[in-house]
Amino acid sequence: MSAIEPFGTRLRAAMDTRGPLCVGIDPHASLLTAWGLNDDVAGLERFTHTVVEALADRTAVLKPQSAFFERFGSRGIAVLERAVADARAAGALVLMDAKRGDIGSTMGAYAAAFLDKDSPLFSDALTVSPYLGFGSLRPALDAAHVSGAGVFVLGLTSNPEGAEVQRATAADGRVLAQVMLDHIAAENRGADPLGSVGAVVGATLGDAGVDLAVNGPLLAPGIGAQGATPADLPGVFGAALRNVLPSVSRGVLSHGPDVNGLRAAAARLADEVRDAYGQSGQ
Ligand SMILES: O=c1ccn([C@@H]2O[C@H](COP(=O)(O)O)[C@@H](O)[C@H]2O)c(=O)[nH]1
Repeated sequence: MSAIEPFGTRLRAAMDTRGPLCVGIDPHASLLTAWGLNDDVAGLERFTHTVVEALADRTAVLKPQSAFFERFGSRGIAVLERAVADARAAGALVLMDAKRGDIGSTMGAYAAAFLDKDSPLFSDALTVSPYLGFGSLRPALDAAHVSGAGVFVLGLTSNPEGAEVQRATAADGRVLAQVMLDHIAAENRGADPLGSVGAVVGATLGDAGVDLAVNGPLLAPGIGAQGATPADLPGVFGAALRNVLPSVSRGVLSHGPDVNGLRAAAARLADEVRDAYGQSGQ
């Protein structure tokens, strides 16, 4: 049996062939209602199945937001498990947005849940928070390495409140987010074509103002409902643009429940992203 390729390699290929776009699966109660569905497990299941059916065979990455499934308890988790399996079977990479972060021993259990090949929730990558110390993420980084998965570490998040923590000055004078980005760069050193440890850097930031040369993917949420547009990406990411994976949830999901509406919205955004990258010469 051949070993699975590292996440960074698989993501590079997916972005090059399908286009650099991540679509979030965020079943907000308000979206279920807008789609004519009940805010219950049946509505959650229909919504999720429709998004996967519409996009998993053409979008590089689908990013289920775990919180919207967890709110329905075990039956919501069952819908999430099915979505992960179906999306992966249709060729999308699945990034589980669960933003886990804890002391190392507990981090090991989160890693077992999402990054162990034999887990029902095994995903191609997982979002994690480094703000208990980057070293506390070691069990997740090690588990991802073993299973060929990826980890996206929160760097500079898209919400305005994040700056209070992430732009604070660390003991050595660096901005805290830069400390995390430097750790990520160290994890990815020597990886080719792309490391498997990514950073989350909001598309809403205007100018990131940090060194983004981490040799790994840069997940850029905030496009659409949070106000950023693909045209903002060159200004935020500069020379790192080629490794940027823009992420959109409500900006696509609000075009459902029609499968073609979802596909058209995602395709429009992918075109806008390509234009933005092209104009910046990336
Ligand atoms: O900095 C971050 C990190 C993660 N997110 C997540 O992305 C989506 C955004 O949804 P939109 O509807 O496109 O606003 C959501 O799941 C967040 O939890 C983020 O927004 N910012």
